[in-house]
Amino acid sequence: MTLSVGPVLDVIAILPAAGIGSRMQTALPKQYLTIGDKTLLEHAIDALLRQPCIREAIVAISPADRWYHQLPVAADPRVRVVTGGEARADSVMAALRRVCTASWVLVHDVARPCLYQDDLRRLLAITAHTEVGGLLASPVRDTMKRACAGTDIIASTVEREDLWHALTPQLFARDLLKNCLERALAEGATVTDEASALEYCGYAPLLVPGRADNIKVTRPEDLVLARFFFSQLANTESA
Ligand SMILES: Nc1ccn([C@@H]2O[C@H](COP(=O)(O)OP(=O)(O)OP(=O)(O)O)[C@@H](O)[C@H]2O)c(=O)n1
Ligand SMILES: C[C@](O)(CO)[C@H](O)COP(=O)(O)O
Repeated sequence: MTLSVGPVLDVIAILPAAGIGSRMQTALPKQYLTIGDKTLLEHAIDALLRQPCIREAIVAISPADRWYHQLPVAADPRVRVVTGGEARADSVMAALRRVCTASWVLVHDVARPCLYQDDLRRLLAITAHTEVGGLLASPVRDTMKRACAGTDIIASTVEREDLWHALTPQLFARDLLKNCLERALAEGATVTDEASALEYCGYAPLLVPGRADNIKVTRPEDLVLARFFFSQLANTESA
């Protein structure tokens, strides 16, 4: 009896890691701060490469980066490095230009070290029923306020029904992401995540409910939280 298997999922990961982490107010770019014996960057890569369908990772680093090549991951044959750009979207674009095969591209911030495999599996599973892609996201819990431009004065309360925090990874069909990102950047659109480039081009990516502890280490207080969340993740996933 021949077992029929679905198309083999073929994903390349892109990790934009060319930022300086200015909001962290640390001398070291935040992606090189550590949790346990590894950097945030290594934890982010490790989580992705645990999935067999993610066969390669491309890390975009700053031209001024002097830390990446000191890491063991720099010798991993599954990981390539490219020079990032002025903004996150430029770094993603630089890596995308090096993706010649693979049907799907997954983009993950190296500043998010607490990615659970179950969240990643549920994101990857959308490829069975979408040709566009989607992203991990977490429903907003707090009441959201919009301030008058440039002030700390409330202008309005934002309806939080159907309001989500966009997280990463974000997973898209390779050519679609490349075409949309190229167009959005060329037309000067604001692109703070990959989904916004697709939305700019008229597509509607899927929101995949993800854990709220998949935080992006951005400000000093986030690192303590990430270390706690990572300890929980390590206990859960090694159990
Ligand atoms: N030119 C840039 C800017 C940011 N990033 C990456 O995009 C991710 C999310 O960006 P953010 O959290 O804003 O990182 P930084 O830009 O480093 O932080 P800051 O804005 O505080 O300087 C990070 O992994 C960062 O390294 C990048 O690859 N290229
Ligand atoms: C991609 C992202 O993490 C989704 O929330 C976010 O947009 C990154 O923003 P940043 O200012 O580049 O950290």
